[in-house]
Amino acid sequence: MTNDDVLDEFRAAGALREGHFVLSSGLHSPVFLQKNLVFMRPERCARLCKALAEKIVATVGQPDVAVSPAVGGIIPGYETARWLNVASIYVEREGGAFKFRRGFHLEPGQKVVMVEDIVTTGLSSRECIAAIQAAGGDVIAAACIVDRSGGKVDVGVPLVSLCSLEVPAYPADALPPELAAVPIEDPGSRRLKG
Ligand SMILES: O=P(O)(O)OC[C@H]1O[C@H](OP(=O)(O)OP(=O)(O)O)[C@H](O)[C@@H]1O
Ligand SMILES: O=C(O)c1cc(=O)[nH]c(=O)[nH]1
Ligand SMILES: [Mg+2]
Repeated sequence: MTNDDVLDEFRAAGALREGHFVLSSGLHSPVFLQKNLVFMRPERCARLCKALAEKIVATVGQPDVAVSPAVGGIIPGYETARWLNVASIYVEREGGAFKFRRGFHLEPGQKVVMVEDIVTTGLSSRECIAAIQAAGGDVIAAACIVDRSGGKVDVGVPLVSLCSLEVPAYPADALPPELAAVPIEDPGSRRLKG
């Protein structure tokens, strides 16, 4: 799948949004990929994750298990694992840090692919990878549907992205005037309380 094929799936789902968004990282952006509108369609999610699974195997070989960071990573992680024919488990935040819960665990040295939905700063990916390594996993790659950094982020392991975009994102105190003039939407969940 090309970048354009992936973006066509987002466009067809009405998931390529323009406006003024505050991302999970706190950065502001004129573009938001509302991936939930893509993943809510099993056939759309399957097309993307099949292609991601093939790219993972072609790049780093076959993993033993897929691990995703909740919440956004769970659906693409599960679907990618289905095409890889491996188990899919996830970490979730407990007191702010990613933890394995619900009986999920890794065997020592298991080859893990960390599957994210969207990568912007890579913070969520790095935190998830750290949790996997602390649990004894060997993270052979990170993977995501869309890398908004255009390949610039370093998550400490090879990053396999199905689509690589360079989308502008600005700190709150450095907004271009045309973006500052647009009312803010805050669609992410990392900073939600209660
Ligand atoms: O590369 P980053 O700067 O970390 O941004 C991308 C992360 O932000 C979103 O998750 P979010 O924190 O909104 O939480 P959620 O997955 O629980 O919705 C998305 O699912 C990625 O995990
Ligand atoms: O950086 C994010 O939080 C983010 C960006 C984006 O385009 N889509 C998303 O779901 N999260
Ligand atoms: Mg997330």
